[in-house]
Amino acid sequence: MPRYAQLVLGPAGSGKSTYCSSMVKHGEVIKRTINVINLDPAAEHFDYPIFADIRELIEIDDAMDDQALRFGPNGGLIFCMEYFERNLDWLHEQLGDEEDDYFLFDCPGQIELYTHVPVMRRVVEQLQNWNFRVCGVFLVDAQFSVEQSKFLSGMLTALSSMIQLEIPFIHVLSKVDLLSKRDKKQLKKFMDPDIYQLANSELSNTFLGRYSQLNKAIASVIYDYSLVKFYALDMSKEDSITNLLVEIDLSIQYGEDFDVKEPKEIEDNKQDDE
Ligand SMILES: Nc1nc2c(ncn2[C@@H]2O[C@H](COP(=O)(O)OP(=O)(O)OP(=O)(O)O)[C@@H](O)[C@H]2O)c(=O)[nH]1
Ligand SMILES: [Mg+2]
Repeated sequence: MPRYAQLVLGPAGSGKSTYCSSMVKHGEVIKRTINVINLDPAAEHFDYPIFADIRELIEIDDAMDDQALRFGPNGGLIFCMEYFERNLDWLHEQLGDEEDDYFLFDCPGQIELYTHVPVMRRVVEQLQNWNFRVCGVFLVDAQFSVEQSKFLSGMLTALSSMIQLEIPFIHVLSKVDLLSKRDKKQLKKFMDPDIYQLANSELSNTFLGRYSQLNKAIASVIYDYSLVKFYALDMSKEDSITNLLVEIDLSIQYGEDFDVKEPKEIEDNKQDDE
């Protein structure tokens, strides 16, 4: 039987850790045990119970304080992740071997980890070897997505991670609860776009005409080939989390291999719960 994992990715501060803690709480409501593994060697505060923590293997200070290494925070993080990549046995041990387990990996916010450093790709390959079905949940702050050019640039970042990792991806616009009514409307336009309207919006003066054409071309590739799937997440609404989880479950075929329960079994389980 397979196990399931979401790699929670995205730029610094995009809401990855908050997303993990909301998913755990949502899991409690729908009676699904969702375990979170912290993969950020520099993380300090958690709102969710930590199932496993990379800092037990290596933490950022190990790389920065070491007199021979003397890394700064960014190089230090890459060093830690490469050390992690060489020690994936540690992760295997932490994951155990329970069937049907469901994990979230709360990843660091350094974008190069997903776009050109091979560590996350290796993690994905190993998880797949251990019979995990893995999807990427890529968060981008919706507040930085209400302009056409920023929206496209966020999409391209998600896309380059998707190409590197080769797993199903859900592109989540986070913190939608912070948007004004006007911005929500604008975002909706981008998510359900009329390509010509997109191309002719704010970048259509003569000086920026060429960029407008470029944006139009990029947008048409992304939309025409359905390369990136969007989801606007408002974590203040339970429905919004429920619907997102349905999308994610579909992408990893969660539950497809579960045994079909006889009505009597379901009744027995209900009585055990009470
Ligand atoms: N209003 C609102 N605030 C949010 C939401 N998600 C995250 N935040 C806030 O945004 C800030 C950053 O959120 P985090 O969850 O720490 O972001 P992160 O992506 O884990 O950050 P790094 O691990 O540093 O890359 C925190 O102050 C959160 O409280 C959201 O959906 N709505
Ligand atoms: Mg975080």
